[in-house]
Amino acid sequence: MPALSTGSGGDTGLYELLASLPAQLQPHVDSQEDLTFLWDMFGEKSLHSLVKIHEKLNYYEKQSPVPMLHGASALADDLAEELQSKPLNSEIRELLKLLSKPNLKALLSVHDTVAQKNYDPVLPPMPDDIDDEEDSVKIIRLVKNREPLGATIKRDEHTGAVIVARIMRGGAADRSGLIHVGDELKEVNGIPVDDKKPEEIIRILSQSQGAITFKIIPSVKEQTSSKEGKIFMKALFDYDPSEDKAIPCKEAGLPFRKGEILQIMSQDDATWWQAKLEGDTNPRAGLIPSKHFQERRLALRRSDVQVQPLKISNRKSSSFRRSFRLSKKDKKTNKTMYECKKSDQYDTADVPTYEEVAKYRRQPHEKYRLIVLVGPVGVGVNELKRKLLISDSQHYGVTVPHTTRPRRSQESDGVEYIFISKHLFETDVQNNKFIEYGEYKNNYYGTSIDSVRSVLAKNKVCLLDVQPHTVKHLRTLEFKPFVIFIKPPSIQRLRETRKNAKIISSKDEKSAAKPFQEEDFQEMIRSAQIMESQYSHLFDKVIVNDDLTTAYNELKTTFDKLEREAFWVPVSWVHS
Ligand SMILES: Nc1ncnc2c1ncn2[C@@H]1O[C@H](COP(=O)(O)OP(=O)(O)OP(=O)(O)O)[C@@H](O)[C@H]1O
Repeated sequence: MPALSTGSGGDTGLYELLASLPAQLQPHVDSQEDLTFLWDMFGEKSLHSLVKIHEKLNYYEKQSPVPMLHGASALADDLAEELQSKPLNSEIRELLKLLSKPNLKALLSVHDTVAQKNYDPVLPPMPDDIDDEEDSVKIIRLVKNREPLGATIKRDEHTGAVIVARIMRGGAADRSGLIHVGDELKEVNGIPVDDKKPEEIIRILSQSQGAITFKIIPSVKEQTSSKEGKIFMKALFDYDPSEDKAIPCKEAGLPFRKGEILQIMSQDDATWWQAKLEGDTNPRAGLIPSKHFQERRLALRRSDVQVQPLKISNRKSSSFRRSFRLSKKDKKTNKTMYECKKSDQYDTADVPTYEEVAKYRRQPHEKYRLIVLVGPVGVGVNELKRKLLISDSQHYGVTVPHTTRPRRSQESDGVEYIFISKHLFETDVQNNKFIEYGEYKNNYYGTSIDSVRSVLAKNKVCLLDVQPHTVKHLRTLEFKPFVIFIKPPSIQRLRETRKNAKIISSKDEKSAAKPFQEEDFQEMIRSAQIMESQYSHLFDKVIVNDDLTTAYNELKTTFDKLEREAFWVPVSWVHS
């Protein structure tokens, strides 16, 4: 900041400096709101008067007047006493009269105080009959510009008193440090508020500019959480306070979008938390619904609307089909398709609201994070996996699926598939050893949790494609999955880019790869929309597979970042 000009010097230097400050600070102030605050503050009359007093005192201090004596009052008393014993002439009588006048006595007393530099106020003695129950009253004077006060009030149901219900973190009231939750409001600018409705008081407050005086009875205790400002939540839903009928003050609400990170500034109120968007420099927090409150009202809303669970049958709809077919040696296994047992329903019990998160960056000695790819059938998940494997087979790996079908002559156990008996497969299902499994032509197929572990144990990045409802089971401290949604482009772009591409048609019992039909594109887009609407809160990244090379490069860039940068993950993955 450049040195501030101190004006033409002399006695008025400070006063001039004050007047010129807003203009000089203007280039360094970004928001109009801050600038208005500066203008108002430096233009405040009481501040100017204070500065004038300061300058006068400064002037006399420079003169350094030395008091002749420190006890003028006592001297006056002694003099009066002595004069009483003298013969009284008219002059002595006049002097005695003067010395007994209360204003002269007060003047001499002030003189002594200044001469002795004894400025501490003399407190009256404590009365003996003090009432312990009596409330002490605090008078607070705040200078307020157009910024809201950052406090809400309510009437106490039992006592009828008007009390401060909430102080917005970082707001004007909070920054003053003088008003606290639970304080009882008695007067605003000398107007008693006992008989006023909270709305009337709010009107008085919003109409006041400049200095505003409160008379309050301080609350007994005010607790501040030690965790304040250290909790971060990922928003799993969009929130617009202007459309929220329940919020106590719409203006105090903080809008946010799904996926944004919120810094929780206060959880004192069970229904309304205070939060800031992570990285936002504005110190003022806004109101957001608490996790508990949001879950409760969403659950209520859901029970109102009859949710129709999606009935998914592989034979009819290709939407959620996901094959276990990327066994690297065997392209023919592409034909392996079956109904996935776990895909017939989706969770209606989960109500996504917030997830507590913390920053995490993989350390070189740690296993790679599991890469989970999700997307509608035919969008190109396997194509992208194939390209990654070809690019660096030492770095990337895929799981080997289990099957109960007989091994063919050209196949080796543990390469194309891990061949096991039906009995063993069923036991493993019972023991929750599979991430996903299904049945096709009387044989079971499945991806086991151990097959993921074995790829990671080789210090490879494991690429796993699953149906989206499976993702939540994979979200563990062990796998720390990074979930990427591969999204189709517009139907027009699908027609243009997939002219020579082939899909394994789910409607064809023979499951042969066929050129894409118009209905395949429509189905792809429809199922992508359903996936997004139900599961987008679980996606860490969305990549649109329009041009294949571009999508592939974006995937690679994402992986590079994953190695270099810290990412928000569920807090339990960091502090275990
Ligand atoms: N961006 C793209 N541009 C053109 N063709 C593409 C693109 N992405 C994928 N394809 C082609 O689309 C077809 C289907 O892709 P792929 O088999 O990878 O889909 P998938 O999502 O794995 O489907 P499934 O769920 O059936 O396994 C393949 O022929 C593939 O080469």
